[in-house]
Amino acid sequence: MAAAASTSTPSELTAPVNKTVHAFDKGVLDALLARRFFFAPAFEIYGGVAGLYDYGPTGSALQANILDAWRKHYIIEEDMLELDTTIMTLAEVLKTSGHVDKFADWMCKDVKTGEIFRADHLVEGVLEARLKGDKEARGVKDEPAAEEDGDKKKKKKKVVKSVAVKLDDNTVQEYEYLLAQIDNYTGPELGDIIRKHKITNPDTGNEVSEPVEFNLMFESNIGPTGQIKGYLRPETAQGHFVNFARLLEFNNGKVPFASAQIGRSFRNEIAPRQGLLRVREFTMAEIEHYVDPLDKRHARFNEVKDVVLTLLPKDVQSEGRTELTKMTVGDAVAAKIIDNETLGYFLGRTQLFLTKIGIDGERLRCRQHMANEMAHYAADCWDFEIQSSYGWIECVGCADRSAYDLTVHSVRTKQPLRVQQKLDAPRVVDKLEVTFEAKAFGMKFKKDATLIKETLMGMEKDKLQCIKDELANGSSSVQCADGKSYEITPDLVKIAPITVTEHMREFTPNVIEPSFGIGRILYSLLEHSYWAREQDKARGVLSLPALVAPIKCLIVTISQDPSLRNLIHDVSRRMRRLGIASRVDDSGASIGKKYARNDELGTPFGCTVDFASIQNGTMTLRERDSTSQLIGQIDDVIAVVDELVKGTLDWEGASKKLESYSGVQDVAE
Ligand SMILES: Nc1ncnc2c1ncn2[C@@H]1O[C@H](COP(=O)(O)OP(=O)(O)OP(=O)(O)O)[C@@H](O)[C@H]1O
Repeated sequence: MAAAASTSTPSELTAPVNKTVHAFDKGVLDALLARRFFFAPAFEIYGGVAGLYDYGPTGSALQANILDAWRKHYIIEEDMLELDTTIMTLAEVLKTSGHVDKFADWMCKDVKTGEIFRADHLVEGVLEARLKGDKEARGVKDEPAAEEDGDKKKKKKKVVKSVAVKLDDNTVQEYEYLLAQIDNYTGPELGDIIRKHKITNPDTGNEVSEPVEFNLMFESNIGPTGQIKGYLRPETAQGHFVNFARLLEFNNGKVPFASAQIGRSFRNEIAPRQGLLRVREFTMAEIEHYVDPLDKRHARFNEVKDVVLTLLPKDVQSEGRTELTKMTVGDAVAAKIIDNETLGYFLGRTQLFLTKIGIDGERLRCRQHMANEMAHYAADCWDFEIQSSYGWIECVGCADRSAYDLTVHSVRTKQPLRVQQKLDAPRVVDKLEVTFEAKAFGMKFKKDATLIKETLMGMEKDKLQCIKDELANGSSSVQCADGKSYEITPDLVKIAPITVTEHMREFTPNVIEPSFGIGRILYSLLEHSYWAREQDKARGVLSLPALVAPIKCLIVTISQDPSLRNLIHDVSRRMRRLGIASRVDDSGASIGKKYARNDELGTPFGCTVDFASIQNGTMTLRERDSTSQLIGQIDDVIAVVDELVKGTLDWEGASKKLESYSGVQDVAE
């Protein structure tokens, strides 16, 4: 079967087969998505609420198919332990994980109208608009070609209108540097940028206030007394960690293994303005892969080592540059650009998953987090960003979260969330033993004492050695999972060498977490799949792969004759029995119109019955992208559709198969 558009950019789309090239029109795509009820604003008849969307029949089926592909690609293929944990989450859990204190974005307000902005988005939008205006003033065209040859600048064509300015070269350089680093700034730094560059509300020109932190979680109470505080979860991950002990037992006490969960998450986004890309309720699919901190190799690494990724490493960004490098997973791990094999494995698998469901590989990149952007405990973190008319948007985050999550929950609950590994033979090891002056230590650090103790006790030998050396000079500091650093002195803590014979090894596993936002992937996929035929630009085609298309096969008749109508319902029944999502269109519309309607739904195949079907038992099969058609015996065509949908046959194979069955050739539409 013809492949989906593979090199399209936001401003230009290439049709899969019949080479139609035309300007990408987001308005036409939006109209299609509304007309075919992929999704719509929730509570629309009441005026709607920003950031809340309902999926219609087509959107729901597309989402279900993406999730089904996700389950097969990860959970089934990799034998992961699936979970379905509660959305309503105990406040204490999210306090321990750090969300209550830190799950916040920086917000500022128009000082006169009160309009709210997310500070980094405001800075980004205004600086991009100025750069765009400057380019226009200099007569430089903002060409898509720049993106094709690798210079993939962050662009938000559809949301950033240019402002008429002329900038000097230093200012242009400074803006480009700030934009490349935009995810790296703290609130006060964003405040400095706003003041220095006189950034105001683009609509009113009014000044905006200093950025303040806004926690993104929806708060609630559990039970009628309101005494138990809860939150709607902002991610599914905590549900995995609080069940770790059971999961480990289920896995016979061994790592590595992974848990996986698909479910709804909630974030009270400050200013949700990008359709499905930034919403307040969305479906996530998350994997937590638990691994020995001393051995982050992956048994199946060889299977992905040749997968080519498009990388935007942190060093490149910190120099204010944005050029991309194509590299295999194997080379990137060997060069230590990607921290370890397991993280590399999941980056490779995710590249395969996204392209399999129809995301254009040329509009997909892996951007590494910069130092400030990454949580302090994380060892390495990469985002899969997909380019759409909104620019490059993070759709999957892949982070090595070290032992942070299990450590903090273990300290808080006093449950040992650790792995005990029996050694093959006892071993004699030189270690550093940490002892505490219990009373003085407790008095100095009070409620934080346990966390500091656990951190020191769980520390690797070389880190402990550094602390020991520093203590010898008077004092040292311990960086803990709560993000704070605590000063310790030799009167409180002693570190001394000892030799022990070990029979068991005990450790807290590290967690590698790929986290997928399904709505963002779904919307990007719709943009990447969309194009229009030269002869009918007002109507689009969605070249969705059969794997995820909401309906796989349209069944129509050329006439309203009762015998033909009976036949299409019979064909439909037989397809349903095989599990093929098919749809009968027995309306009075012309065949062309019926096909056009289904091209808009992304239906990859169509079967037409006519009077020859009654006479010879044949049926015509049409392929959406090329519109090429084949004829075969009804049974044979159904069997071929089944294989096409399962992906065990392509269009060429279908053509050969039907030819060999019945000796028929392609027919023109
Ligand atoms: N408001 C949202 N609407 C839709 N999807 C979201 C939203 N927030 C996060 N996601 C999805 O969940 C995934 C994992 O969440 P994560 O916490 O890493 O996102 P994030 O870094 O907070 O995203 P952003 O920086 O865009 O706000 C993201 O890659 C994205 O696909």
